[in-house]
Amino acid sequence: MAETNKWAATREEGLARLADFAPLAGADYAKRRNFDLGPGQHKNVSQLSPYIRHRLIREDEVLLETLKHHSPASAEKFIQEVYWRTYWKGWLEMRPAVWGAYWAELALAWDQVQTQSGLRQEWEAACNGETGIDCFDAWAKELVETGYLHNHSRMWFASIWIFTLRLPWALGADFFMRHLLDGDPASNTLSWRWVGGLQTVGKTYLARTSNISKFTEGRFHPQYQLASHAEPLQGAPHPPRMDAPEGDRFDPEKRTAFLLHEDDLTPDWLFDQGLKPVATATISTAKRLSILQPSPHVLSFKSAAIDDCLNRLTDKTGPVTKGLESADQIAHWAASVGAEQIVTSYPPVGPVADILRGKWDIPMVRVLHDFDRDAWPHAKAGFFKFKEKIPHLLGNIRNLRLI
Ligand SMILES: Cc1cc2nc3c(=O)[nH]c(=O)nc-3n(C[C@H](O)[C@H](O)[C@H](O)COP(=O)(O)OP(=O)(O)OC[C@H]3O[C@@H](n4cnc5c(N)ncnc54)[C@H](O)[C@@H]3O)c2cc1C
Repeated sequence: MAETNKWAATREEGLARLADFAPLAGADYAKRRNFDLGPGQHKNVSQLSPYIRHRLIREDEVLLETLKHHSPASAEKFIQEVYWRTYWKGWLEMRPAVWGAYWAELALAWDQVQTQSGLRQEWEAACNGETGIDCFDAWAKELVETGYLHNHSRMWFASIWIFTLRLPWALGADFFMRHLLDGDPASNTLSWRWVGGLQTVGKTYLARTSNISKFTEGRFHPQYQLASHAEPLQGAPHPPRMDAPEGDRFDPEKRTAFLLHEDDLTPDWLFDQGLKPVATATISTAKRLSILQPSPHVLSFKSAAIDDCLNRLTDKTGPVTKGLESADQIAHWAASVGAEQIVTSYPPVGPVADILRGKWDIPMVRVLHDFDRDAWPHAKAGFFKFKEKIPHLLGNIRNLRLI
């Protein structure tokens, strides 16, 4: 079985993985989570990210399942990691210009790759895992073959890409988006920025031989191969912070077209609020994930995950139109079904939100889940401050039973 085939893109698989992992999310996770033991050996982390990223399972479900087995104190580390995704999403939501700036930087770097043959060769060698740095080459190949990389290896990889190979960071972030099954606009862009010293301004992450050797249990020991210094990248200051979004409300009495997308593939909560669409369409982001064609396993994971959601919603969706790629196509489809409103789960900053940006003749109603509305406004500054709110946020999940 190919490595990527083991990621069945269904909610059932996500829930099964969650049930298996939740008992291990306490002290075991805290002690062992930083060890990367290689492809097929990532048992000390959950590998839930492709499911959570597409909301085949939601963060609050992961947290509640974890709390069935552990106290908040004993699963503190795992709970914090789950909230890192939420934090990054909230942070970017309040500074969407950073996403636009990433694409501008990527376009510039791509232009350089096309016009500078030296850079092109170095970029190709990095993407193909042919740099001669064993650990880096192994991670590049693991990512391309499996669609997954352990968190610690993502950090080392990004650091070596930026500080040892001296390649433009945006091309590295794009390489990840092209191959990661969990490729996520906020977690990916902001983590790469963090490694390069753009996110926590002036603070970089330097991959060190001793650290790599320890946490790969001696599989790699890249002595004298890595940069010994990580000078922060230069970038624009953070844009002014906007308010976190509140989301819209839909009118259950109006004739409704429902737009399903990869940022929320468990939209049952909208149907619980009285959503009764006359028709449903799905969005394809295939042309907006990367500057190049995304890998086949990323595309097939996304399309299978959307199909899984449609199967679960049978009888509720009305006729389904698949794979709309632009605002024009969506507007045309909504008009053709006589919609008075288009309802969708609020798309966080990223490709879906990009497609839906702008003015709509038929109102576009973006409904925000309570989990996000509750948490995102706290992502005002660094994660340290956000972390202090976690007990309060967890209490809200338990009280509201946001499922
Ligand atoms: C350079 C770089 C790029 C990254 N790009 C992505 C990306 O595109 N998509 C993505 O989902 N994550 C990204 N991450 C974050 C993190 O590496 C992955 O979420 C994590 O490795 C997923 O594996 P897991 O599910 O086994 O994690 P676990 O350790 O089991 O953690 C449980 C869950 O917590 C969340 N989580 C854990 N660590 C982080 C983190 N550092 N940031 C955000 N959420 C976290 C994820 O939802 C994860 O599924 C990136 C990190 C770095 C350093």
